[in-house]
Amino acid sequence: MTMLDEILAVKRGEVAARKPHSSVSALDARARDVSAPRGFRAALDGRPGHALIAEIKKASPSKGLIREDFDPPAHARAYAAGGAACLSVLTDERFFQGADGYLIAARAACDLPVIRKDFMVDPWQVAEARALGADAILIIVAALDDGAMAEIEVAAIERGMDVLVEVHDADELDRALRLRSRLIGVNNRNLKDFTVDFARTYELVASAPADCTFVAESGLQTRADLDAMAEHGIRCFLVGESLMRQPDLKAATRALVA
Ligand SMILES: O=C(O)c1ccccc1NCC(=O)[C@H](O)[C@H](O)COP(=O)(O)O
Repeated sequence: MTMLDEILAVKRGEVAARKPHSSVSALDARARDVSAPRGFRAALDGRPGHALIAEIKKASPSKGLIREDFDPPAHARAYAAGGAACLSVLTDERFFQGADGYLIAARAACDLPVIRKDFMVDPWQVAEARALGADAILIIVAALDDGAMAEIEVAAIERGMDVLVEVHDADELDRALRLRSRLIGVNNRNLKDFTVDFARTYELVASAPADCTFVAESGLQTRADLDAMAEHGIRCFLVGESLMRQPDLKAATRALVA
């Protein structure tokens, strides 16, 4: 069983336990009290130079605790001041020590669009994400069959949210391109053994249609990493751990994108 399989099994159990307590219509009613979706892809596409999705990530299954003085609203403000285009907030509790409240607090602290970084297994979670204020959700192609991906994507589009579709290889990219979203995350990290390989990302992007916005995800640490990606036509980046380990998040963000 891979780490992704383990996470998905736990997530299905959590969703089954939560669903009976909030109907989709109740969640949609709650969503009317949060501000309209901020354009996530538009913020990336509209940003000149390197466009950064800065991640608020307390811990991970591979690294354990990443940041002790964890303060999502302060981190959100620092990322925004440093020049990030968007935020990513991990909400999974069991494996990433995340929380729904972190997303609410981070979004309230700045004007940036926010993706709920979690493991979507059911369209119900999309309604829940919008009720929390999320502007975008993640679809991990390795986690879902084509029917489930399409249902989750439709639930997001109906609510005016963007969808980041995450792939790891050419087969997954083919499946991703059957969806409507053209915002494609290429995960540099192999979720089976956690190794990071940028070369695979370069190959995938080279073979893809021109109307896609690509986001390189995972294992990016330095400005040189981002510049190397840019030489292969990738100008959007999702960075978590390496930023979260820096004492001055504003300066660290600036160093990546300025
Ligand atoms: O971060 C992990 O170890 C991980 C393990 C299993 C599934 C997902 C995982 N990460 C989720 C992410 O997508 C990353 O947080 C994101 O790409 C940022 O990566 P990094 O910059 O390496 O923190």
